[in-house]
Amino acid sequence: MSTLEIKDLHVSIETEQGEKEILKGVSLVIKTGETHAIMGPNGSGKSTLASTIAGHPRYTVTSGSITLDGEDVLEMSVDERARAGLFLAMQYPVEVPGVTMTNFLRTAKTAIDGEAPALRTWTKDVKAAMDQLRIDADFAQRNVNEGFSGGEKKRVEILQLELFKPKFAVLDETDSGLDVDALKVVSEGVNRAHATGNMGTLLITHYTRILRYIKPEFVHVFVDGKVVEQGGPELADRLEDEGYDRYVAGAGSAAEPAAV
Ligand SMILES: Nc1ncnc2c1ncn2[C@@H]1O[C@H](COP(=O)(O)OP(=O)(O)OP(=O)(O)O)[C@@H](O)[C@H]1O
Repeated sequence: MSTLEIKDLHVSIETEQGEKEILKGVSLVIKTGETHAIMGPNGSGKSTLASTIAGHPRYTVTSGSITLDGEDVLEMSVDERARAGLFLAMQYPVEVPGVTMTNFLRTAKTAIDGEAPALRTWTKDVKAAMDQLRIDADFAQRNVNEGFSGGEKKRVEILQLELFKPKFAVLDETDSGLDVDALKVVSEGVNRAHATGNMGTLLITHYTRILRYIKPEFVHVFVDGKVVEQGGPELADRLEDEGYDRYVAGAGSAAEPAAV
């Protein structure tokens, strides 16, 4: 079993007005086999946490730590993080012109595993995973994400997740822009990866919609760069009913004058 541990993480970004602290002491422990959901209102820092785990250069860790089985993730390059078993599906996947999906998948798999996958089984695995995610065979020869619809990009991300077999997956707004059928197909892909028992998932979302299909054991509510409450799946249900007002200082009182 592996453990991803985030301890008292503080993260800032450079803005034109100077340094701005976005994460203000986040602590989380995720083990393989577990699914954790991070929920919170717009701007609470959820994507910042995902980008920091991924090693995006815009975000500066001012204190705290991220470790994977005790190894310092913050010391690792982006490539090293992938090789260590971290997978990040971003809110806005990038296009890679001139690189076909087939080449990209095989090159990335080789880089992550440190050896090329055996061609015959690999081709079969890719085809089977594409079929299950209902990705048309034509996509294999298309350039990565170029001209893909929002939903197609998300399916392709989950395709990578299934083929790369990471220890930990961070899924940022994987539900955004998906119709109900696509949401089901994508969720099933995540669940298949999960069923191996060898992956831990950190699922970042605004809505409980995806949580009908992917069941988290742990739910963390994020507000203003901090975890303000933690619980089980029942917490997600409560958020669906009540929203985030109870956590946002002054949300109720601010609304009153406007309503008068
Ligand atoms: N480059 C930047 N310059 C200025 N502010 C930034 C920058 N990047 C992030 N922020 C601010 O940091 C805060 C947290 O943003 P983040 O995207 O992490 O929130 P989020 O919880 O993922 O939001 P959403 O649910 O809307 O995607 C926001 O107030 C955002 O405006």
